[in-house]
Amino acid sequence: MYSHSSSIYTPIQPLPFNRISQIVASSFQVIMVLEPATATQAAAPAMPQLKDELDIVIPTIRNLDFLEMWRPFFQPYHLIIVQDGDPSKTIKVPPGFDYELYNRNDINKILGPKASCISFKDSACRCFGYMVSKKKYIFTIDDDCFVAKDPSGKAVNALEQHIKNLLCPSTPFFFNTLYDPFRDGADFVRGYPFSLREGVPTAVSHGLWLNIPDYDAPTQLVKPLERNTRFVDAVLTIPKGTLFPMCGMNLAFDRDLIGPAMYFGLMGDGQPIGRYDDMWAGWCVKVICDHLGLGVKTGLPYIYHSKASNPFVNLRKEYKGIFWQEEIIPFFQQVVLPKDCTTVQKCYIELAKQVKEKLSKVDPYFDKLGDAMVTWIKAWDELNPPVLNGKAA
Ligand SMILES: O=c1ccn([C@@H]2O[C@H](COP(=O)(O)OP(=O)(O)O[C@H]3O[C@@H](CO)[C@H](O)[C@H]3O)[C@@H](O)[C@H]2O)c(=O)[nH]1
Ligand SMILES: [Mn+2]
Repeated sequence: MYSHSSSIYTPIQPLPFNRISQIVASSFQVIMVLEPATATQAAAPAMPQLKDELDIVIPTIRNLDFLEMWRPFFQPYHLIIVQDGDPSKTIKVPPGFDYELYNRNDINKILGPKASCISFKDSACRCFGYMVSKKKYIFTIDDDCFVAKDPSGKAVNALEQHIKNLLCPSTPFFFNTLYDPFRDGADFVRGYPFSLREGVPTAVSHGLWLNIPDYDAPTQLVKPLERNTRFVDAVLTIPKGTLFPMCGMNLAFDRDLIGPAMYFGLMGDGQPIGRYDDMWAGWCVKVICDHLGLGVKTGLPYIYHSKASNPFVNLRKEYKGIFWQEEIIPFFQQVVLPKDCTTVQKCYIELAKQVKEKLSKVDPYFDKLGDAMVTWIKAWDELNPPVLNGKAA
C-alpha cells in the first residue's frame, strides 16, 4: 500500500489480500498450484454453440468416467467413441450422454478391406471417428484429460474456446505481435497490412495441457517429475511455411475444410512406429492448409492431462520416429503441391505420391504408409460422398 508524505496524495485504502492476488493473477502469467477443476466448478454454458454441428471423438481403451467432469460442457453434444483393443471388452459410458461407439469389429464391417488403413492398439484409431462423423466440426480429446482451471481458478470450457478459435479467422501470412487480433480487447497492431486484416478461415485449433505435458519418451525419462504449470493466456496463428508438432489429445478442426487430411497414419499393432499418429497428421495438415490458404491456431484452451504413459513403452514405440523425423521434416518443408490441387483430397493424394517417391528410401514403411493414405481417402469419399446442390455427386 502506498503512503505518501505529501498532502496531494490521498492514502490508498489497503486492498484485501485476495483482491491483490486476483489482480496479480489476472495480469501476469502465473505459476499455478495444479489440480483439475471440480465437477461442480464446471458450469454448463448458457447456450452450447454448434450443438448440432460438432461431434466429440474419443479414442479409448478404458471406461469413460472422465466424462463426469466434462458433463456440463459435453452433455449437449454427440460423442463418437472409438474403442481400441479387444472388441469383446465393454466400455462403460456414464449415463446421459448421446453417443455412438465403434470397436474393431464395427470398423472392419464398415470399411471391409479398407479397414487396413485404420491403426489398431494405438490412439491413431481415433481418425475413424472423424471419417464416420457427419458434422462440420470435430473436437477430439483423450480419456485422461480433465477440466483445467485458469489462473483465477475458473474451470476452463475447452470446447467453447476451440469453437471460438475455429469461428474466428487466422492470420498465417503476417504475424500479429499482439497475438489473436480477433480476441476481445486485442486488434491488429500498427504496421499490420490492412489488405491482410480479413484473415483466412481457421481449419485447426490446437489446445495445450497443464500438468503432464506431451513430451517424447527421452524428455519424459530425463524429466520424470516435470509438470507444466504455466497457463499462457494466448492463441497464436502458426505462420505459413512453419510446421508444428500437432498433439491429438486436445484438438479441434473444421471437418469440411481439412477433414480428409486428418489421417492419423499406420501406427501400433504390426507397425514399426507408434505415437507419431498426430504428428504425421499435423505435418500433412499444415502443408495442405498452407497450400489452400487455411489457418492453424495453437494455444488456449488448456486441459489438465492427468496420466503419464510409461516412458519406456513410449520409447519403444517412438524410437524410429525420433531419427526418421530428421528426414521427414525436410521432406514436408520442401513439399510443393501443384496449383491444380484445389481440394483436400487432391492435395492428399499428391502428398501420398510424394511420400512413396521420396520417403521410401528412409524405410519401406513409408511405401506402405503412402498406400494407406490413398486407401484412407477412398474410404473417406465412400463414407462422405461429395454433395452437389444438396445431392450426392
Ligand atoms: O493402444 C491405445 C492406447 C491408448 N488409447 C487411447 O488414446 C488416448 C491417449 O492414450 P494415453 O493417454 O494413454 O497416452 P499418452 O501418451 O498420454 O497419449 C499421447 O500420445 C499420443 C499418442 O498418439 C496421444 O494423442 C497423446 O495424448 C487415450 O484416450 C487412450 O484411451 C487407444 O485408443 N489405444
Ligand atoms: Mn494421456
